Amino acid sequence: MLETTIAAIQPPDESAMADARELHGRLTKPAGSLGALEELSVRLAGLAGACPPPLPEPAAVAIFAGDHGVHAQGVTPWPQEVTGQMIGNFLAGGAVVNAFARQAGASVTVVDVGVATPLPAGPAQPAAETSGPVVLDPSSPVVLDPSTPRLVAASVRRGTRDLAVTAALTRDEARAAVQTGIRIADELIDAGAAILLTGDMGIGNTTPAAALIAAFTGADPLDATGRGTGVDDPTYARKVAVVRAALARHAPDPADPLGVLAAVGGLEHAALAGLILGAAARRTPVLLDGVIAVSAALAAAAFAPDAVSAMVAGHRSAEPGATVALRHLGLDPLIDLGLRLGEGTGALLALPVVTGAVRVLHEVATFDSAGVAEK
Ligand SMILES: Cc1cc2ncn([C@H]3O[C@H](COP(=O)(O)O)[C@@H](O)[C@H]3O)c2cc1C
Ligand SMILES: O=C(O)c1cccnc1
Repeated sequence: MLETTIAAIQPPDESAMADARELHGRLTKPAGSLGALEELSVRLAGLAGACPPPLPEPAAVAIFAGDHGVHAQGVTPWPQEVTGQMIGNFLAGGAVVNAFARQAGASVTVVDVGVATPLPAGPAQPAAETSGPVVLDPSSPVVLDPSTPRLVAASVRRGTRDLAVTAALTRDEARAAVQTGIRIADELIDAGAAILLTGDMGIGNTTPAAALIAAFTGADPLDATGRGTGVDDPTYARKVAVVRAALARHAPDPADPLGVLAAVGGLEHAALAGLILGAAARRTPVLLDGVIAVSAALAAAAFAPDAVSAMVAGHRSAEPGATVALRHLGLDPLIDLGLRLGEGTGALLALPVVTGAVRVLHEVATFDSAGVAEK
């Protein structure tokens, strides 16, 4: 499934891109006056193979959640249980991502790919006959409903191993998580989603994100590692040392993305790489959130360089590794607000910018049709 998905990813359609550039030149505005929105709309035309490309509606956020063995190294001050507790919050509609998703009219799908603790049942779930998380019937059709967050149970294992000590995952586990991401992309697109937004939840997950960024870009761990939830100086120093030691121990080969994800990644990072590949294979844009998303995007690009044409960088996370990763991918973020939350929040705030870029090609009059004189 991974191999067939990679094989399905095509380069952008140059003729649709040329059509979009030509159309921009005829619309009632000075050439280039929409700045980065113009190139974005051209890229989306190339991805869709059509000018104008489809409006990115409806939008679907997929939040992949997992825990991390490296938590044992003291790389974050937050207890591991917060990951599972935040899933309850997502399902109850009480997290920042829910507020922004309601604003954007986007549906929220939470995917447990490897949370360590038992999940609380969210009030948005159907009545449970048994205690514990309520799992939607896998055979029931996926409905994109912005008012009801959905939980998908797809745990590969209950948290990764400690990457400071051993490989975080086996290759098979990493593959299973990537394939879950591909499956979620397919399900959301089959249900009608015209754009996917990446989300993450996993206490400690900025440490594997930093390790992935250093492994794929060759950046020094000091430049790839940030303060995550806001760690203090001793914790930050420990975090950089953990990333440096993990790279030295595992010597991950950037030409072997599954091996890199297994050695120093996380289950949500691997699943996000799969979501991106799945979206690219379906010629559907994927709006990237923060540092966890862009670390996964590096893995996706290592699997399939043409996957980059499906990626839109939503925002510039305050995490320094995000900027390192975006530079490596050749992507410019749409907004830069100093966010460092994750969950999909930065991607959701950027969504109206993407919609605006596409709407221009659908709705704006040409000089000719509007009878406006050209210079
Ligand atoms: C209450 C809370 C809500 C969050 N939502 C996203 N994150 C973010 O912070 C975590 C990563 O930071 P670190 O590597 O420093 O632990 C991830 O769970 C990420 O999604 C949260 C973190 C917390 C504490
Ligand atoms: O960039 C992010 O998405 C991020 C930053 C800090 C903590 N969690 C997520």
